[in-house]
Parts: sequence; structure tokens; C-alpha cells
Amino acid sequence: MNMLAGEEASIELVQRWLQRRDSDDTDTGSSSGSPGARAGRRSSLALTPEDEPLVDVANRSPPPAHIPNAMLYAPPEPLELLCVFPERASRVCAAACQAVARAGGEARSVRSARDALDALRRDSDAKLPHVIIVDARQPQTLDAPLLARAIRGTKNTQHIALIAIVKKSAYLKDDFVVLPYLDAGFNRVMVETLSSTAWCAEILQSRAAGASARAHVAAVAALAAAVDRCRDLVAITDDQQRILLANKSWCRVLGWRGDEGPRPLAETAGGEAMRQASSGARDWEAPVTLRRRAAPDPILLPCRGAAVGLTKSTSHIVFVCEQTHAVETERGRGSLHSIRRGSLDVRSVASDGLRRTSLAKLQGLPLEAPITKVISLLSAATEGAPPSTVACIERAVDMLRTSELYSPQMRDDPKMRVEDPVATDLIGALLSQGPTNTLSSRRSSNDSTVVRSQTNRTNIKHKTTGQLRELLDTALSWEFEIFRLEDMTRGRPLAHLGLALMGGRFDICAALECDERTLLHWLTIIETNYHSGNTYHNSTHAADVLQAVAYFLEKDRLKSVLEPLEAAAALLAAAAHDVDHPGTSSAFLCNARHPLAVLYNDVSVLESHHAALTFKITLNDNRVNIFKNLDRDTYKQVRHNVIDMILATEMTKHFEHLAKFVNVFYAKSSGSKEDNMHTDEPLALDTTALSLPENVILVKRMMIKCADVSNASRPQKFAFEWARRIAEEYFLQTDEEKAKELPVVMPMFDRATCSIPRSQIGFIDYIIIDMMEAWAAFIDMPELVNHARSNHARWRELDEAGVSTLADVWRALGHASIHGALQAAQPTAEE
Ligand SMILES: Nc1ncnc2c1ncn2[C@@H]1O[C@@H]2COP(=O)(O)O[C@H]2[C@H]1O
Repeated sequence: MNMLAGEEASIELVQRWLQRRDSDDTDTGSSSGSPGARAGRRSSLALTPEDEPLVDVANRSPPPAHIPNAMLYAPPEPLELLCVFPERASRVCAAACQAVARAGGEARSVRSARDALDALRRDSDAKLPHVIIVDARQPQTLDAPLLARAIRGTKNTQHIALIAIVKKSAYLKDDFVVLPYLDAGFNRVMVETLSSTAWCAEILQSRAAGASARAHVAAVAALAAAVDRCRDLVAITDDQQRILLANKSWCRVLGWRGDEGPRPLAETAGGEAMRQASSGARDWEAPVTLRRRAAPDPILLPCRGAAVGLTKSTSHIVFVCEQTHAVETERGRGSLHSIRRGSLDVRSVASDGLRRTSLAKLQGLPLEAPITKVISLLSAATEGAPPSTVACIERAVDMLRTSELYSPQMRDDPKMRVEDPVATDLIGALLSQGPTNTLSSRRSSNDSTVVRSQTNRTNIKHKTTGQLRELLDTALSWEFEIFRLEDMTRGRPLAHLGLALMGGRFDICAALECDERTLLHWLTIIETNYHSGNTYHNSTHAADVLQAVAYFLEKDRLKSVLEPLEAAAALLAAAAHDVDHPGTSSAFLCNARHPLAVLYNDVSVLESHHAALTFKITLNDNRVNIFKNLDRDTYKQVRHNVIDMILATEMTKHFEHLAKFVNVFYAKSSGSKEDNMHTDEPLALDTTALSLPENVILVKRMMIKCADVSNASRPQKFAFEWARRIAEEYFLQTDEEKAKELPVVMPMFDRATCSIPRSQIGFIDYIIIDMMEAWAAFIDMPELVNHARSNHARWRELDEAGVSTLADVWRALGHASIHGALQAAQPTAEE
């Protein structure tokens, strides 16, 4: 059969590749005629794209066309037969079943295509039948070719022998009666018979052929697994050079999804290798250029190829592109091009050059930071310029020389001045890092541990029935009732929502190659490590941020940019981004000389802890380790993404992240882009920059940042409850600071006097609006800005009405508390 020939060819070509690698590693005779000589081969590669490559075009003998017998071992198994006969008491079916019983096997029968497929899907691989007989005599009752196609489309069915039963009259009438059946995936067509002897012979022969096919499939699977785990980029095409198989390294380096159907290799590859492959050469080595999805420059790699076929004609072509150190380094660092954009040094890609990184070599590299170039350009511009221009440029250069380019300084213009003391307190505290610099208010410091004890919540009973199920069905709505979920799950919303979104809608288990049980354990332990005693930074906040990220990921812009693994990393980062938050700020921990502040040198204390603890918890126990099946490179990539996103939630870097995002994705109109942020001119979105990986990182950071503070952009009833919760947490911190005689980070946040409306107006004015405008336009979600504006207007009304403290606010809203009002309006915990 065609399929079998294809499998044998694949085995043979992969096997050949493995043999070649072995001989390459041992063969050190580096004459140009020695195909395996690594040193000789490398030195023959082009040094620049313009240089003519010295290609090894030797047409060596074809690859061996056999599979070692040892690879084809198939353990003996009792015969299993499945009969698909619509007729209840078919005598033909009975004869076949009787024959199987005589041969010591077991037979089952079903009456419809649906039952047959159900049986196959239910069966474990070990229990799959060896032979399936399908009654094709009554096409109006059972469409046998359709069923055969469906069976062949089901996993692990290639080795099952499929037999179609036809009427004798039809068989004798038409020379080609068998063809449509063979095309549909049947292996044999048999004339109806009641002779169990004939059946016995037929079934045993079919089983024997199937056993051989099964052994071949297993061998191919083993070799495909080997290919998938190798570092080099491997692609196998058909004779028309359409890619049939691309290994993980190929997908990762070129930014492929991995589940893309056959596509022409020429869309991706070019260069001498492609010419060699088209020339009909059996075995060749030549450089190949490969285009990457999210990068403008192609990469140039050494490639070895082989044309394979069991007969003289070629059925498959193998391309093995060596993953050079430079490519690995580039991936590891995010982007080599960000340092050397536009000057891809082919030498470093195509040779082992960077493996010998001596200091002398490093000094010779054309490394120059962009800022150095900018300063040189500006300095050159002062020559011959009028004194006023020189003074301006020199001031600009002085500013550029500081390393704090993105540290915010309140603008001089009156519109940007934070005049309200509550807003000043809040924004100042959010944007500053390290211990509070108020010597006068530092009365004493205290080493006491502030991390409150955690409630031990384990054994999540994951029953999502009834109302809870209905609620989770709305998990992708921006009006999602997060507090209702909190009530229904008795304070464990994260695991439930996480499973519904990560396990259900986004199926991150597929991307992470883990099972749902491990994901559930992971969610449960992460949730357990949130402090339920915190009013704001608890697992409901984590669930809320997760929900926002999931909502954003559904937007077309993000769907087209992010790979499934990146989406998975974003969801994981959202769920874990505040794990073990003590309910007090980093500044508080620094002032208190908390062990975490000591550990992280007062820098990004909480975010570093959230990220580090996430991985500690995950790797500590195999039952929760959602990364355990990832290969080293994929794990590194996911880890990098998760850490980067968690660290991006640090508010001291708020303006840095926002400015970078706006600079990259919003086109210049009049004035600078940053100026545009503060004018009423509409921003002109420009997404061409998305082709660079370093810009996609900015998108991921903005996504989690916006999700983290999205509470102010939610409908009013949610926004107000979140405002209550964060204010309560700030008040508790102030209480604790006073009790411990520590510097008070936000003195205005005193329960008795603080104006909640003003704190929210300041928060929306200075943190939310600009960021949400930039993000809302990017993902096309205007409601983010609309809700923020309408909440702002409502807070303004309350402020103007003289409403100030928490108690005032809820009185003004007509409730004892917002949450109380929410609870009164909604059904509570699920029975
Ligand atoms: N509605 C809000 N009002 C005031 N501050 C907020 C609000 N929402 C979030 N924040 C602050 O923004 C911070 C974002 O990072 P964190 O979650 O660590 O801590 C958050 C709070 O300190």
C-alpha cells in the first residue's frame, strides 16, 4: 500500500540520517571528498551571502533501503475483531465471528458507523482491534467508504486491517469495484461468504499484514520521536517539496505552530540547498536560507539533504539544517538583532565562530548600544549649530546619559501636576522603589515577619455543576461576575476559573504536554499560596487578572500574534503573578527589613518573589509540575515568558513599559509619540513592528499590566468593590506601619480621613487612562476606556457631593457595603 511505502521510506530516511550523524562524529579525515568530515564541511560554507558557496554536490550512492529487523519486532497478541453490520442477525457476521473464535481470538460487533467510531475512541491502544470488517452491501444503510475515512482519521488506526464486504453480484459485474474502497482506506475487499473457513483464512492473513504494518508504524513513531528531540532543524517533504513533517526545533526557530498542513518548502527556504534538492541529487550538503515568521532577516544554516525512495523514484526529501550556536544564542537572548539589527553576520551563523568566545573576539564584534549611536548623532548635529540649539542638544544628551531614562518625573505642565495629596501619595508610592526615604518619619524599624499565615486550603472538590457551571460558561465576558464566583467557590475562584479557561477554552495542557490533573493540582497549590486574609491581593484578584488576560487573548490582534505556548505562559503568569503577596507593598517590606527585601536587595522585591516562588512550587513536586514533559528549550522559553510577564507587573516600571509600547506601536504625527499620549489627538496605530520578537515582548507585558489594573476599567459595580478592597488593604498597611513604628508609605491612606473618590480619580488620571487608551486601540476594545471614563465621572460626582471615606461612599451608594449589595442581588454558594 502507498501508506506503507511512505512509512518505510520515512523510517529509512530517518535511519539514514542517524547513521550519517554517527559517521560524521567519528570521521575526522577531512578531505573534501569525505562527506562526513565536519571540519572540511564547515570550512566550505559561504562566509557572506554574496560569496559563492563551495557546495559538496557529490552524488553518492543512494541510502540503504531496508529497515533493521530488530526495529520491526511486534509482540504476539490475541486476535481482536470488530464487525460493523447494520443487520441485527447477519449470518455473514456470525460466520466471521465464529472464525475468530476458532482462531483463539475475540470478536465484537456493532450496528452503526457511530458505534464503531465510539468503540475505537473508547478503546485503549492495547485493545484496538487488529481487523475491522465493514458490511458494504447496503450503501443506503451504511456508507462504508465514509466510515473507512473516519477510521483512518482516528489516531493510531493505520495498522488496523480494514475489510469491506461486498455482494457477489457487484463484485463480478465491475473490474474496478475495489478501487473506491481502497481509496477510502480499506485494505481488502471481500465477497460475502458464509464459510467460516474462508473467513478464518482471510482474517488471519489480514492480521499478519496488519502486524507488519503495526511494527512499521511503531518504528516510524520511534524515529519521529528521535527527530523531534534533536537540536537540528529537520523537515521531510514529499517529492514535490511540500513539507510533511517539521520537527520541534524547526517550528521553534522559524516560529511555526507545528500543526500546519503540508505547505511548499519554497515558501520558507531558499538558497543552494533548494537548487540541489530540485536537481534530483540523492545526497547533498549546501547552505539553506530560512525565513522566520516573526523576524525580518532570514537565517543561513548548513544543510544536509537526501532524496529517498524505495524504488528509483523519489518519494521523500529530507532536510537537516544544523542549528548553529548563533541561532541558539539569539533565541536564548530574545534577539541578537536588537543589538546588531541589519547586520546579520553570516560568519557567526554559518560557522562555529562564536563557540570560541575569546575576549579578543568579543572586542572585535561590531557591538554598539543604540543609545551610544544616538548620543554620537546628536553631538555631531551640534557642529555649526546656533548656540541655542547647541544648548538644547547638550541638555538632551545629559538626560540621555543617565540610566534612568524611563523613571517618571512629574511634568511641569499644570495639567500633569498631581495636586491632590491622596493621589500624590498613591501615585508616589506606586512608582517608587525601595525603602521610604523619610528619615523624620522613621521612628524605628522592626524585623518582624509580616507575611501573614496562610489558610490551609487543599483538596479542591472540583464539581462544576449547576449554577457554577452556568457562571463559568460566561467566563469570557467583560462583565464576568467574579465576586459571585468567589462566593460560590467559598474563596477558591482561581482553581475553578483556571480549569475552565486554561484547561477548557485555551487547552494549555496541549501546549504544555501535561494532563488536566496536573494543571488542576498546579492551580490548587498556587491558589493555596495566595493569602485569603488579604482584602485585595488574594486569589480572587489572581482570578480576575487571569480572566482579563483570557479575554484579551480572544482578541484578533493577539490571536494573530501569539503562539499557543505564549498564550499559555500569559495565562500562567496571570494566575501566579501575585502568589504569596503579603498584603503590604515592597516599600513596606524594605522599611521592615523583611527577609524578602534582604534577599532581593530592595529591588523588585515582591515581583521577584512571586516569580521565583511560582517556579519553586511548580518544580518541587511532580504532581503539580506542569512543565515536566517540556524539553529543555521549550521549558526555558516558557519560563522566560512567565518571569518576564510577572516582573512587568511592577508598578515602578509602569511608565517605562507604557512608553516603550507607545513608541513602538503608535506612529509619529505632530510632536513626539510620548507627547501624543498627553494630548487629545487620536493615536495612529502602527502594527508593522509586530514582526520583531522584541516588540511582541512589549505586547505581552502590556497585556498583563492592563489586566493587573483592569479593575478600574470594569463596569462600575466591580470597579467600586475593587476600590474598596485595595483601600482597605492600604489602610491595614498604614495601621501596621503605625503600630510597628515604621515609616508610613502612604500617610494619606488613613481609614478615618482618606478620600476614596479622590484616590480613584488620581489612579485613573495618572495610571489608567493613557495606558488603557493605548491598549484599547491596539486590541480594539473601546469599552476599556469607556468604563474607566464612566467610573471616573461617578467618582467625581461623589467627590463633588462631599463623599470621602469608605463608609461615606457606601452610604452614598445606598448600601452598607458594595459587596453586601452584590451579595444581596445574587444567589450565593452552590449547593
Ligand atoms: N483601583 C485601584 N486603586 C488604587 N490602586 C490600585 C487599584 N488597582 C490596583 N491598584 C494598585 O496598582 C498596583 C498594581 O500592582 P499590584 O497588584 O502589586 O498592586 C496594585 C495596587 O497597589
